[in-house]
Amino acid sequence: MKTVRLTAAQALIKFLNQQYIHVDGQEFPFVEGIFNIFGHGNVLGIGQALEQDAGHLKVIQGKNEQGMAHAAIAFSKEMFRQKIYAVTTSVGPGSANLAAAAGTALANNIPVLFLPGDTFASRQPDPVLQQVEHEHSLAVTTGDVLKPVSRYWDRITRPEQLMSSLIRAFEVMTDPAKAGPATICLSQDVEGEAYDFEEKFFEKRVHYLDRKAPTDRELNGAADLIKQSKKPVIIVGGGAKYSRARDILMTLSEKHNIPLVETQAGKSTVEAGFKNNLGGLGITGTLAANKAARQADLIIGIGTRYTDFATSSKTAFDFDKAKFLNINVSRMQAYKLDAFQVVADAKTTLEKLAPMLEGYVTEFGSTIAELKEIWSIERDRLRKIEFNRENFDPEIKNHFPQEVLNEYADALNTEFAQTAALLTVNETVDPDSTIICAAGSLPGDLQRLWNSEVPDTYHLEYGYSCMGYEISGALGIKLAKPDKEVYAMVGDGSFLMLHSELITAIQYHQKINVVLFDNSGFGCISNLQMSHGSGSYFCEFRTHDHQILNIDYAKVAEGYGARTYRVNTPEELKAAIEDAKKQDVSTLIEVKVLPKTMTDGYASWWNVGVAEVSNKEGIQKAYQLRQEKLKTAKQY
Ligand SMILES: Cc1ncc(C[n+]2csc(CCOP(=O)(O)OP(=O)(O)O)c2C)c(N)n1
Ligand SMILES: O=C1C[C@@H](O)[C@H](O)[C@@H](O)C1=O
Ligand SMILES: [Mg+2]
Repeated sequence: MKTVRLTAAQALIKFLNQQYIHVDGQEFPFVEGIFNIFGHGNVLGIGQALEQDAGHLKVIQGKNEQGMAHAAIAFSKEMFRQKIYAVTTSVGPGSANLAAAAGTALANNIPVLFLPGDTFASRQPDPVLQQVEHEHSLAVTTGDVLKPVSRYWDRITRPEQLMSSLIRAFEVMTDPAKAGPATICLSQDVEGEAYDFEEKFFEKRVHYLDRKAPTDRELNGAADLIKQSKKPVIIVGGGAKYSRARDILMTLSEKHNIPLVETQAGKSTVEAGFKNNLGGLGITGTLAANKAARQADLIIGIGTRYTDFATSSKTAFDFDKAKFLNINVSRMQAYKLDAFQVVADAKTTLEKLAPMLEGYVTEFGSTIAELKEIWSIERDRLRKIEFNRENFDPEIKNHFPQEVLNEYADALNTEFAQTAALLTVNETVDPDSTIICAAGSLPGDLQRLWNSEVPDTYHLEYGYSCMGYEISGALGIKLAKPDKEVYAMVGDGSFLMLHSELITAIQYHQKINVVLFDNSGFGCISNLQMSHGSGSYFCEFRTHDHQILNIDYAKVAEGYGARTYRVNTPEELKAAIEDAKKQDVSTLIEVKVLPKTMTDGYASWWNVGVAEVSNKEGIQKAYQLRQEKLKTAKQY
């Protein structure tokens, strides 16, 4: 047996360089690069190995572990899960900072390799700096917090363990049914320990992302269900996007007159202008999609997890009438809502179904076009909303009286409604730009209003809705699409939570654009509390003496070296975007918007926990309403 003597970290980097993926006849390296923040837990191990020979890996220094991990996740999502970045951190807080990002990757089924440093396997220096030290077990370290948020988790306490561990990690990351974060915690002393690794371990390894075909039983069952239905609706989920099912979806939809409705992850698989695309489904959905879903006697869920947002907490459908047909690579997902299950690749399944549906046409007739037209008129209304200081009726009604809205208009020096601002951005950016968002009120506005005219240009992380993903993720998208513009759509709350990778983007000349919607508060949470009977409690950004905070975010970004703009009218916003397009450096456009001017729900309901007993009539009413609504919801 031929062996090569390497440290564990050197072996790891050598192995990463040899992993390839094979998809639809094409073969390419699976690991693009590695994000790092070095500390004593990794600098002398992985740091040394990378300095000695990084191979083809692009090495990028991050600024916050969660931030760089989010960039890696966004890169992988943007590459349809066919390429990843690895992420190396130090021990203790460095690894703990990965937890929110790991949750993000897991909830969204995104492959990413996390390599946090860990305590000493030898335990000689215990407690090493940043070791938490449990009295009941020395085996428990901070790295354990990543177990519930990893698809695969391991700890390396001897160099040779790395071989079986890495093979498992790559098997998981390259399986579309299981894709998610693989976490390998590396004892910091072991990273530098040498071992005689079998040379064969480092040979080129190809991971095949084959499209799983449906069985005849599954196909016949699915075709029968569709042909028996009068009004089927197709939910386009993230799995449809990853499977690249656009063309066959459009063909089937057009030929059989089946409406398409989208989840956040599935949006932009098919462009907004397609005649049967009714847009977002559920809590943050369009009236058109929600009405179509209610009429449906068959829901064809393609690559969807059926989250509460997609199903309006299981009230979006007429469960007495509707049957479910789920096409999903994951058995777990296919089982949901008592569906007929097709556990297979979306594109392959639809292509095989196509000839079996010859002659079939739904009974939707002209309804789809009518629903689309009504929504288009509503979208236009939302575009034209203008503030006035006497009797303004915002979309989120009866929360703030006119005096408070005027107070915001004065404090932020703006009369801009969020819906008008958002649609101005939609009209002005180049259609092949990618937009990214994750949390706050913007995901709702985007799912309803954003028209993606070029496929695969809408990147929403709404599996975990993790504040801070927007700007970090924009960097990941730019690494995936270097020739296109990317716009991070971010609220002031999300910006404040995490924007460290804006600096990384500037540092590495990876141009991103940040459009910051500043309503001086956690706007959507204020909406949530006030629409359930509470007061406005700790969701506005006010000082101890109740003054509205007016932060100069443009100045913050200017300090980092970004080109910045301050706007509060449609004209200024358009001009800023046009100028931003000409820049080589990253930009930030600060848009001051009025609270309560985002979109409200359309024929949807969200089951949130409401106090069963309280001293407020509004809360008691909200509780009663919830109990009533729950009676109409499917229970599981
Ligand atoms: C990491 C994280 N913490 C908390 C939340 C809960 N949360 C969701 S939206 C939100 C406020 C967002 O405020 P902002 O970004 O200003 O958006 P707005 O709703 O005002 O548009 C909070 C606290 C979250 N989604 N992610
Ligand atoms: O709690 C939340 C409420 C949603 O409206 C928001 O979009 C999401 O970010 C969230 O976490
Ligand atoms: Mg806000």
